[in-house]
Amino acid sequence: MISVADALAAVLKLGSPVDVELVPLIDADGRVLAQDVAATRDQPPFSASAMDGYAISTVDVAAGDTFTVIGEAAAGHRFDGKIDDGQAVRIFTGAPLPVGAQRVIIQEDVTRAGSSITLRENIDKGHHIRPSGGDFKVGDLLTAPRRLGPSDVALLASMNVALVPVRRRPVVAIIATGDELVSPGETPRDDQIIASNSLGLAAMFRRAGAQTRLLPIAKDTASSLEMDLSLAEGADLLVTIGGASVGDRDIVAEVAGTMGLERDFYKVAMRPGKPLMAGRIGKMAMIGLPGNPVSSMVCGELFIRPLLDHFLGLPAGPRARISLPLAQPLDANSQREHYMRANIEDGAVRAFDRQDSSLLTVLAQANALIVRPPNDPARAAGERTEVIAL
Ligand SMILES: Nc1nc2c(c(=O)[nH]1)N[C@H]1C(S)=C(S)[C@@H](COP(=O)(O)OP(=O)(O)OC[C@H]3O[C@@H](n4cnc5c(N)ncnc54)[C@H](O)[C@@H]3O)O[C@H]1N2
Ligand code: MOO
Repeated sequence: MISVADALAAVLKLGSPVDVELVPLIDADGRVLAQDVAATRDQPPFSASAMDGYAISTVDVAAGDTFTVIGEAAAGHRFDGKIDDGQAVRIFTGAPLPVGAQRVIIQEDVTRAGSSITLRENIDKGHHIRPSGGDFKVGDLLTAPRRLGPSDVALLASMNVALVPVRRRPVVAIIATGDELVSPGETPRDDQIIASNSLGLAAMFRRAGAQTRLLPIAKDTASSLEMDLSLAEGADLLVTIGGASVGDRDIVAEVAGTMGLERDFYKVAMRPGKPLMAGRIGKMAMIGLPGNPVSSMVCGELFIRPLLDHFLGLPAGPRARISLPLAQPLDANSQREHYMRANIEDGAVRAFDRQDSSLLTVLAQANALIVRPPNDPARAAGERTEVIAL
């Protein structure tokens, strides 16, 4: 059995960043920027008013000063003249500042009578001018790699970048194996259950930026699994679920071997997830997950999410850990690294009493995994432990 750290290092060698494609900005959210992108203009492209009011050509003013209103500037409608001493231009938020303007007086601070304005007492001290290029200048970069979110999409739009270079979504083929499995919505026999973690993993991978191909559930026969494995061809990553352990019907390693699997490792010193395997079939990375639902989801978090980051050209490594005090004591750990389903609440972390790797109700309530090193001694409440937030 190898350590979790060695297993992750081996997994990250199974793939390399995928190609770059251009997508319209409307489809860029959640995608990974693959190349630096430069602003094609300054923003704002002109000095602009930040408020509705009056632009004047002086900074020093006093209550009672009067100005003659000589025109109007609105967003999208520049005032073409120049402001001189004693003059004002009616101006609205976002309008280009007229030539000569030094300050905008907000309209609440003036009394207007016909084409004349008079400043009131105690006016707002601000000048209310947004300088040209104050947000960004032409050539300023949004740097890659970066997972794009809504704020980035808004920024790219403002930079007038309509097509964005992003990594193609890595394709992950998922094969659930087992005679006992049927898909959600089907009617199971009384000795069957519903395939669950294939769907959970697909959701996890999609969120991480992958495109998923959920292949038909494979029966526990070589021919059924062989057919599914052949359907996976062309994917960047093949993920199998179940059939990984030592039982007579655990045939994934054997069948994948006949299909050309070059295995890197089998069995990791961790709980849950011991019978994890990884390797390559031709150019395709392959990860064989244990069938227990929680084991497969935890392995997805620990190994496949970093691998997908790597495919997407993002920095990839172990999941970030934080240190938190334990809300209750823990027994000594065995020689396998233990990833305990837990909840972070009120600044402390509490492990669930039931840690069996079949319990999806527990996983669904968990917002964290406590990481126990191999042979970690018993721990008292209040001692600090390492935690991965889910
Ligand atoms: N004698 C031993 N038995 C087992 C060992 C061992 O070391 N010696 N390891 C145990 C560990 S740890 C795990 S984890 C499991 C993993 O076994 P497999 O990967 O072969 O998984 P299966 O036997 O196919 O399934 C285990 C369990 O999970 C259910 N399952 C499978 N796939 C799905 C799915 N897509 N959705 C929902 N549930 C699924 C399956 O019905 C079984 O109940 O082996 C232990 N045994
Ligand atoms: O290690 Mo298995 O993965 O107990 O559930």
